[in-house]
Amino acid sequence: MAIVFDGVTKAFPDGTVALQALDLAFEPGEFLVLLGPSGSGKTTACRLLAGLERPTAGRILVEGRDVTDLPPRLRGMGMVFQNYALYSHKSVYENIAYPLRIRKMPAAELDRCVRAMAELLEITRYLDRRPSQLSGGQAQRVAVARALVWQPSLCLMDEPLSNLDALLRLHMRTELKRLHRELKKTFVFVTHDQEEAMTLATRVAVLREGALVQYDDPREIYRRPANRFIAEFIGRPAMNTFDGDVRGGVFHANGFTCSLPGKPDGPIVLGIRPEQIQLVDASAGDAIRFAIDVVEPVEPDVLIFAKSEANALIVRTVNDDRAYDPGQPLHLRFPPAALHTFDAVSGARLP
Ligand SMILES: Nc1ncnc2c1ncn2[C@@H]1O[C@H](COP(=O)(O)OP(=O)(O)OP(=O)(O)O)[C@@H](O)[C@H]1O
Repeated sequence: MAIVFDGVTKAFPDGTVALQALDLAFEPGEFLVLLGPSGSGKTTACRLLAGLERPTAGRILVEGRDVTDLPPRLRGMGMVFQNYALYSHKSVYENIAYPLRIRKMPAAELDRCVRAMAELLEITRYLDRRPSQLSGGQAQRVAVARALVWQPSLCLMDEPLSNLDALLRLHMRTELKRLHRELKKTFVFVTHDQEEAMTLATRVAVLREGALVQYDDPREIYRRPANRFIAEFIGRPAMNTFDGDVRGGVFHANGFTCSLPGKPDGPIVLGIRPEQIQLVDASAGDAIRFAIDVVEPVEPDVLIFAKSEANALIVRTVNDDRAYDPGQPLHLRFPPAALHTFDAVSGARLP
């Protein structure tokens, strides 16, 4: 399904503006992820698309048709929410069959569809159970099966994995990716988990305070964050950022300097990702000196937290057997190609 949010605003009666003139378009077959911190408007965007809320201003187009006034059941979308209420008195089979029964599908075809979807989600052996006899992950799969069994062209999922433990979350993530590939439907997925967004999405829409701040493929968002907020939000650990001044092609922060040719004099924010900082010998001419604070082995990575006067940063190394002692100096190099710069006031990425 091709979807367009055209200047969509949602203000609630208490004056909260949950979405502000959202313009967003995506293509059939995409795995669109709405990503943002709590309260950024992700669920509101999802509910507006589903037809569960009405926009205060703007239009939503599905395949070029204005559906702003169309009720949810006429929009042809499947939905999975965080509290994926299954019908507790029905078997798993009947839960999955329900959307087909209300569409009056003939029995033989219905049985074929339910079993095919159960097979795809690997829940065939639970078809006779009640929801109360399932684990969280199994119940989650039943909810996904129910949302997709009638082959909607678009499936909306609002934080569907948030009730699962970490391992199951990873597993379901892979399942969803496979499901998307096999069904070739459009998926819209809401999450505040940047890792989930980066691994699942064909495109990520990053929301902040009801506004779209970047809309791109995940790799581009990681490599060229549109502003400081996204730079500090995407990546584990996130990008290191430093407030400082450029004077004569050199960046001055409180505690260190770094060559930054080609930037005009004035205040600026410098950014570098933890994995792009190089550890160098003390004798290296342009070494930046920090002191080791805390070291965390997160095999195969090592995270080194270091300090220099008012600044702190994280260095990430891989398969690193060297010993790092707290208090010892750490000599670093910031490769010029790895540097990001942001406007000191607006936070916008600088060219
Ligand atoms: N019915 C409502 N009445 C008033 N304000 C609301 C209502 N629903 C949501 N909001 C507000 O709108 C803003 C956006 O909420 P929304 O649920 O869309 O955010 P979210 O990004 O999905 O957050 P979370 O990740 O916490 O679910 C929030 O400030 C929220 O408090």
